[in-house]
Amino acid sequence: MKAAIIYFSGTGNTEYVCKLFKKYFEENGVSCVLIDVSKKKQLNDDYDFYIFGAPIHSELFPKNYVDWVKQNIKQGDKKCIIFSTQASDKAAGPFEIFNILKEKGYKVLIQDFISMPNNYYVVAFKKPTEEDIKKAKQEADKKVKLLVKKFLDDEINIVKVSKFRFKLAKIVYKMFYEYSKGWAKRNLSVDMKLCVKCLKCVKNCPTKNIKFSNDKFEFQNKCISCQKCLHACPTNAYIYKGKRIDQYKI
Ligand SMILES: Cc1cc2nc3c(=O)[nH]c(=O)nc-3n(C[C@H](O)[C@H](O)[C@H](O)COP(=O)(O)O)c2cc1C
Repeated sequence: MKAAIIYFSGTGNTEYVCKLFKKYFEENGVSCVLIDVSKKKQLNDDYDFYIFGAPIHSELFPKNYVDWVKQNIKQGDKKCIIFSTQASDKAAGPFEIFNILKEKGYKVLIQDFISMPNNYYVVAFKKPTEEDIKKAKQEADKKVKLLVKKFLDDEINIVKVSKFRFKLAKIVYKMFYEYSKGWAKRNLSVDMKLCVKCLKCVKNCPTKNIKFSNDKFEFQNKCISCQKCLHACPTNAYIYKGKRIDQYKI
């Protein structure tokens, strides 16, 4: 059996959980391919089942992820798993993908939430401590192991949020999405004394929001606030509101 783990990850939390799914499925003889939607344009269909995972941004999955799933997942009747990573215990995001997949004919066996450290601390709340990160990783490991077992036993595990929460989340996300577009432009700059021009930020931005020309960085109006550029910079050259940041490393 062969599965595709289709994901997006801004700062590595979701990718970490995807690797746990890969590890536990492979221990059970299922080979898994990790597919990062910000790098892969198309999907071939030769997988037995799918695992969908993304971070929560303002209660929902990022729009780029939802759009990718809508466009690239063809009609079918395969089994799947949907999970989100978020700082709290639940969010409305997986429900949106659940509806899209259901319409396409898929059977969602597992829909669940994996709590991971908050990667948005540059803007809101505190930076997670080493201990918080260690604990979250241990809990995620236990949960993923259990979810893989349930899936292989054909057990249904759908953890829902209310329809009201989802409807409200859609309204709030719309506002967040508009606000987010200019987030990098308004708040970020790059310290050119530290920048080594590796252009990792330019190449890895999921919306191609960062341009580099004439020795200068320019941010467009397509930011989704995923935090990838500032935390993945190898020399920590990114500046938020005029200040250096303490980078997130999982
Ligand atoms: C823009 C933004 C909005 C977020 N909104 C929420 C939220 O509404 N609820 C929540 O629990 N966590 C929220 N988070 C935290 C992330 O969902 C969490 O840290 C996630 O595991 C990050 O995954 P990643 O490293 O794969 O990007 C938010 C993070 C960002 C960057």
